[in-house]
Amino acid sequence: MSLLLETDKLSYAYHGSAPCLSGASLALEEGERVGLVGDNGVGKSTFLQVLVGLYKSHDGRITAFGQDFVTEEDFIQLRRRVGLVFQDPDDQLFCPTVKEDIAFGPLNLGYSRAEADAIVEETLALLNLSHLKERVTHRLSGGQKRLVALATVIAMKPDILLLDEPTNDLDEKTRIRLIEILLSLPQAMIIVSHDRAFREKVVTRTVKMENGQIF
Ligand SMILES: Nc1ncnc2c1ncn2[C@@H]1O[C@H](COP(=O)(O)OP(=O)(O)OP(=O)(O)O)[C@@H](O)[C@H]1O
Repeated sequence: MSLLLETDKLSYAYHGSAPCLSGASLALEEGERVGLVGDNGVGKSTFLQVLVGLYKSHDGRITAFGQDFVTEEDFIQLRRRVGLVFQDPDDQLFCPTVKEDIAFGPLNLGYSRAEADAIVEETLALLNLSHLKERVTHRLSGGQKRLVALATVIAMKPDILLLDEPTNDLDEKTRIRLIEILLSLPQAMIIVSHDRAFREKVVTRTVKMENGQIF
């Protein structure tokens, strides 16, 4: 296995708050699906967002695909290859319809309209969501939004997936389908999840966040 991504001693404190990351280090190898656990509010979502540069680490180093990521331009490039599915789908979905939301990423990456439309069809089929294609995004149910948010990230064909509580709001049938999908995808993943039964089926190892560090 080869090393895909590494964070070395990342630190982050929200303005006026105590640090929630203080020396968070994690390595992700090709083919791994790492489960990240820890108490509520310990900093797991923050870690994922710092990792893709949405918040800037006060310290430490982020290396991926053999390169260091430092500047905002670096992180724009990183986010093309590392797809983050937010805990709250409303943070991810902003277009009027499902098909536009899924096409947005591929169009932004430079695919033609026809190519983006083909990616929309293929991604919806993969996730069993073809029936939602023409739907108004903000009127979807919580579980449907969560799957469409995942679709918007998968459509960008990232090398790494970061998933934040992907089973929230899913019914049992959809949860099982999600497990099958994740197991069939080639990408390495970091998955934040409190859902133990889900983790047992999907992750290849589990790490724990505590006191701002990852063990
Ligand atoms: N934008 C923000 N501004 C200020 N504080 C924030 C912000 N976002 C999160 N926090 C705080 O930072 C800490 C870490 O939050 P974070 O969401 O990363 O935790 P988490 O481990 O993902 O929690 P959970 O398991 O409940 O999802 C919490 O105390 C939270 O209240």
